[in-house]
Amino acid sequence: MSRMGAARGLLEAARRQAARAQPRSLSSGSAAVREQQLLTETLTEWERRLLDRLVGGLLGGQRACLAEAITLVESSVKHKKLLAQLLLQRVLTFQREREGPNGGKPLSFRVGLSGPPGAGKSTFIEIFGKMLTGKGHKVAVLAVDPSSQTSGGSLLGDKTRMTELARDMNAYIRPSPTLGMLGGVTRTTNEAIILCEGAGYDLVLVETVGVGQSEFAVADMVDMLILFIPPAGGDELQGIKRGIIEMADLVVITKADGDFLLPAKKIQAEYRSALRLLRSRSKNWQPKVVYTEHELYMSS
Ligand SMILES: Nc1nc2c(ncn2[C@@H]2O[C@H](COP(=O)(O)OP(=O)(O)OP(=O)(O)O)[C@@H](O)[C@H]2O)c(=O)[nH]1
Repeated sequence: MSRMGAARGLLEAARRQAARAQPRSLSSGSAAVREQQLLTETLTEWERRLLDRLVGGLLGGQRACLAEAITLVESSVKHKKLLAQLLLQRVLTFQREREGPNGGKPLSFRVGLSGPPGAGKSTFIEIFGKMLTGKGHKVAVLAVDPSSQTSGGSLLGDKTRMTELARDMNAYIRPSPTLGMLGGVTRTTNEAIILCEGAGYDLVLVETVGVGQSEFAVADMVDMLILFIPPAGGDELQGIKRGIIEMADLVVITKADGDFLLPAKKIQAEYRSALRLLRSRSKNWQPKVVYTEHELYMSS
């Protein structure tokens, strides 16, 4: 299957997966609203103005405000945490109103993309993201890299690899620094997703590097999980945690071009048989195994 073919399959999968319920809110109900009012009263005038500016700008789709808001939710400073909590509550309240006419169903779709370093995730996201913005979608990419403790994320790497998408006004790319903590993946990534949705991004792509438990945390936050497997290097199934294969809705064997085509087809067959042995998690969707190639590397 070509890369564009895989992308079309993904959209089809997206429609089928729409029924899958995922936790999307922090807390709700009138008690939360009352708590929100009480907490707002404790803010200084300056903080209140900052909150109003961020909420207004973010809901208006301003990327600078979205970036500032994500930085705020990532902060571990105590008074900023309070501001972040209020910001999230206001964004969620607004989202619920927006979802009302849609029968309360989410207006966005979340896709997790996991795989070992160098599997081809960024290359895929660049092409897939451009295809989506070309169809009128707004695409947010959150890059979670729990391995990069000192650099605080893969911002530079991802921005330089996704050059076209980074320039696209309907796309937003942001690292989600987790400082090597699983709890960090869960909290800040989930909150960053909510903020992106509040800013009007209807497709949120969460990229994780497959170095451990982070994929499991991300799998719980998204509507669909794609596992990227490169064709090079021995018995692939041995190296990948069985658990994450069970979570995957789509397995993409990458780089199925040139000399990699035959190994990619072999791995595709292996994954197909492995998935056949697993019980399907959804009535609406049977996990698929596809392969992608890149025209740059294909022999003519
Ligand atoms: N032959 C071939 N190479 C590809 C393909 N897709 C990506 N690559 C190359 O594989 C390398 C890694 O690709 P990336 O997209 O950066 O991989 P990644 O999974 O995002 O890597 P990390 O961010 O390190 O986890 C790059 O040199 C790409 O040019 C493909 O379809 N075919």
